[in-house]
Amino acid sequence: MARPRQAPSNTIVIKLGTSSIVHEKTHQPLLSTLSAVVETVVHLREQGHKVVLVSSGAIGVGLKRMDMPHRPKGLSGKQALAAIGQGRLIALWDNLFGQLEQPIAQVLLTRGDISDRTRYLNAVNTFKELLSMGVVPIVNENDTVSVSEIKFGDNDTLSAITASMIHADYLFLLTDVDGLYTANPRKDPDAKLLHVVSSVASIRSQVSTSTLGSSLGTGGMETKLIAADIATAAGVTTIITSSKDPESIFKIIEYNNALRSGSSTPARSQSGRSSPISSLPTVQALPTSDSRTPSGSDVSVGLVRPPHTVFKSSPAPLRDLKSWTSHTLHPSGSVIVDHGAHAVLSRRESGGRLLPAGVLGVRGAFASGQAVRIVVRKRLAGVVHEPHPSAPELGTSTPNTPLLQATASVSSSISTLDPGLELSDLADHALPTVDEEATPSVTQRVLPEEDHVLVEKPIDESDEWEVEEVGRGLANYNSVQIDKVKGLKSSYIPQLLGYADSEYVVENITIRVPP
Ligand SMILES: N[C@@H](CCC(=O)OP(=O)(O)O)C(=O)O
Repeated sequence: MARPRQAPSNTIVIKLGTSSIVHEKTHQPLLSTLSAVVETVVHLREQGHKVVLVSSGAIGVGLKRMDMPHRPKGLSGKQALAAIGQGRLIALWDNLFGQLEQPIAQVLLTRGDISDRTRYLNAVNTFKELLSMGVVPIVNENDTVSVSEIKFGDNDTLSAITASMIHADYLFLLTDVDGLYTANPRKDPDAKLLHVVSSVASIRSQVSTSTLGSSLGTGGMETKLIAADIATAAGVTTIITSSKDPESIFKIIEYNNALRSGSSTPARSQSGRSSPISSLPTVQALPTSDSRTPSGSDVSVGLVRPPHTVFKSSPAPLRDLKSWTSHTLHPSGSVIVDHGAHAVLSRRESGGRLLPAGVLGVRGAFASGQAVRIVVRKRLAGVVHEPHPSAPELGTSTPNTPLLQATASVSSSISTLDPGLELSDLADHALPTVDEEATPSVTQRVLPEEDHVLVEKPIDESDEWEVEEVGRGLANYNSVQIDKVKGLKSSYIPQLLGYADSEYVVENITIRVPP
């Protein structure tokens, strides 16, 4: 007798923001929402899914406990309230889950905890163990010890990193709106809900991100887009929907499963199963081009579409190490590369490895093994940039061309990749100058001219430049060492450094902004 077909079991991360956990004004716990989340999670578990909950709300619960009306301004005040509230928050979850005999675990993380590869792998193993024991881990940032350098900053990012760590199939960002809109739906009646987003970068200009951060939370739509970008790059299908109706998670999964079954080429999920959403036929980024009927049912699957926005997972997800490098590490400095190196690193064949020949300079101090930003210089509008004719191949020498030390007046811009970049970080992006005494030029080292590897034209002193982070990687040498060998063939590494661990100065590079 044929067995009934088992629905695929997925690993699902559900993130709940402060505004869904406590009342914005009274800070009373929103018990009906929390109970509905608990019931949904337990049902998902009964269906064979593994579930991780990322729960904000410690500060909100702390405010209620101390009868304080507003979040304190200072960091230590917030940390104290989080410490007060976290215990009560987890007790509340334990109580609610306990009613349905569902064991939970508290997992508090900081970025610093997972920046170290060993600690990161330990955290992954703990998650795996908890999930295999049938426990629901409940994750929050360890606010008590988090300061700016080690902070995730918001739980949207934390949930995306958690989802990447455990190779989740889905990340659900439950919030106080039912998806991503073209404008603030509370103010603009013409605001349109986006249904399917294939690329976060391509819809950024079309949507309103200023919307809907509550006075208690730190998030809003901007951090949700960042989270979607991180998670989808790691192969996690990401969904924004309302926390008011957590049961819609079932309908959303069912709806997208139905869409998938209409697809001729189902993709594999993270865990080797068919992925419900990465295999969606390329659907609409905007409602104007979608297949909905006015009533909201999708003619292709005959189901009412539950309101949500789905961000499709990348068809070529980052491998674990690259994902870790790009998202979980706080970069300690920058390696400035030329445009030829940027172009080569963007190609898969480069293996994400940078030769010293492509390096124009370093900024900041970093040790071997630390994460670094890969930065390119961009000339400001109105100035013509002519790449050197022999520039494209990284690591090929260009005989008879003198190496040129860059001189520029600097106009730094905030990186498009690092939303946490602050003004103080901009010094890190300053460009090299000829009169920097600490940086002896290659010509001072009296190397044969054919060993200079020029990849960019000289810069006129009057030119103004801005810099842009295009990716991240792990340094094989420290900042002083990379500065010593910049622009040179790798064969000079032993001579100049006294040893050579690798012919590459940076490895495991992920380029996020192509040339
Ligand atoms: N860790 C903090 C939450 C920070 C946060 O990201 O909040 P939210 O934007 O509401 O998801 C807390 O538990 O209060």
